[in-house]
Amino acid sequence: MERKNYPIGAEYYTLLQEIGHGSSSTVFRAICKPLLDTVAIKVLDFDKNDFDHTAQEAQTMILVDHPNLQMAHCSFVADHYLWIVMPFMAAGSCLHIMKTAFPHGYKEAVIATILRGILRGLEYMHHHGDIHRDVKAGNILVDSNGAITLSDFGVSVSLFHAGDRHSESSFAGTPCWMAPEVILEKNYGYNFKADIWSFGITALELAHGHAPFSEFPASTVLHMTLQRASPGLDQKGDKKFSKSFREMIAMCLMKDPRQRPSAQHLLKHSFFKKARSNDYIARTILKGLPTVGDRATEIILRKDQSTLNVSAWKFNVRDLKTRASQLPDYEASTSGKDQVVVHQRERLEVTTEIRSESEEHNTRT
Ligand SMILES: Nc1ncnc2c1ncn2[C@@H]1O[C@H](COP(=O)(O)OP(=O)(O)OP(=O)(O)O)[C@@H](O)[C@H]1O
Repeated sequence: MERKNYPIGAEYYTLLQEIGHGSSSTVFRAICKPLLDTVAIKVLDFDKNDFDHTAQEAQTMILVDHPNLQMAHCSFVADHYLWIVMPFMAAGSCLHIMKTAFPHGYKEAVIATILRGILRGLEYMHHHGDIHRDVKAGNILVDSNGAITLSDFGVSVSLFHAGDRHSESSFAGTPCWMAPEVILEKNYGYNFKADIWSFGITALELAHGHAPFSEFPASTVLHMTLQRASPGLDQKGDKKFSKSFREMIAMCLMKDPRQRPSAQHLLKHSFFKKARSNDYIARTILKGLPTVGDRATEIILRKDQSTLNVSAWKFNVRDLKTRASQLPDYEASTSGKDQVVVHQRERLEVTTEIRSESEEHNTRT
């Protein structure tokens, strides 16, 4: 597809409306005046973001060339801000749509269609040596025709390029979607299989309307991910889902990353035979939906950030791990198969932590 030349400079754009808010940015619907084109502009404050990270995110978005990865038209610096100009995904994120119209999750054919798109995007990224590291419904965007893209490369890393964000920031992502080996940061190294775990959690998120353990505070989620059996489609209401969906999720949520399939392999799973066209998404989930701008305005007016909270947790693993590592016998290891064994002393610490965080949580709510 031929790319248009989008002008560089804030003066060529008019910001119309805030449509999204992340932990590190604000996203606006805007008009590119010379091209008379509606775009989305992600504005990142250099005072609040690391310069290298933000520049890298913009560069990744400009370079990606896959229909299921969110590309950027251009980026530039204006005052203290980095502006990333992107195609406008009029329906917003799958999380927003779900919270607005499908609070208990989507039906299976919709999920298969969304996930197949994301898996194709991941296959492309992994093939090029990139790991996304923040796969979740809040980072899946939908346009008015039902096209699906994986967005937000803010914490993605390249396995090939030296001096990138890999070494510097191994802890990345959002707690509920974070793979056990990422939390442990040991045993297996840290590779593209972490995206497959997050992909499996995203499948559960789309099925239930929320990610597993999302009702708990961040550090509790971390420990539950390590200590409990992998989540799956096994609740009462899950009977409506097929065996192939159940199996596909179970494959993604193997605690040992070596046992998880690659994106390429997973695409061949029978579950994805249920996937339909973009048009199906447009007809099924977008019909009658308020625009992303109206939904964002409503959230802002209600001052209700609940649709963003869990997804936006950027939890401080480093602090948590530092605290845990100060214990004399802090040690976590895998049993070789699916089980992560966490030593007794840490369990005690976790219990105390869960208790105090739950109390804090209850006071807040
Ligand atoms: N191209 C786009 N078109 C329409 N809406 C968008 C677009 N890009 C982002 N958004 C909206 O803005 C929200 C925030 O964007 P994004 O996730 O990129 O920000 P972030 O600051 O990196 O968030 P995070 O908290 O995940 O780090 C998205 O969830 C989505 O609702």
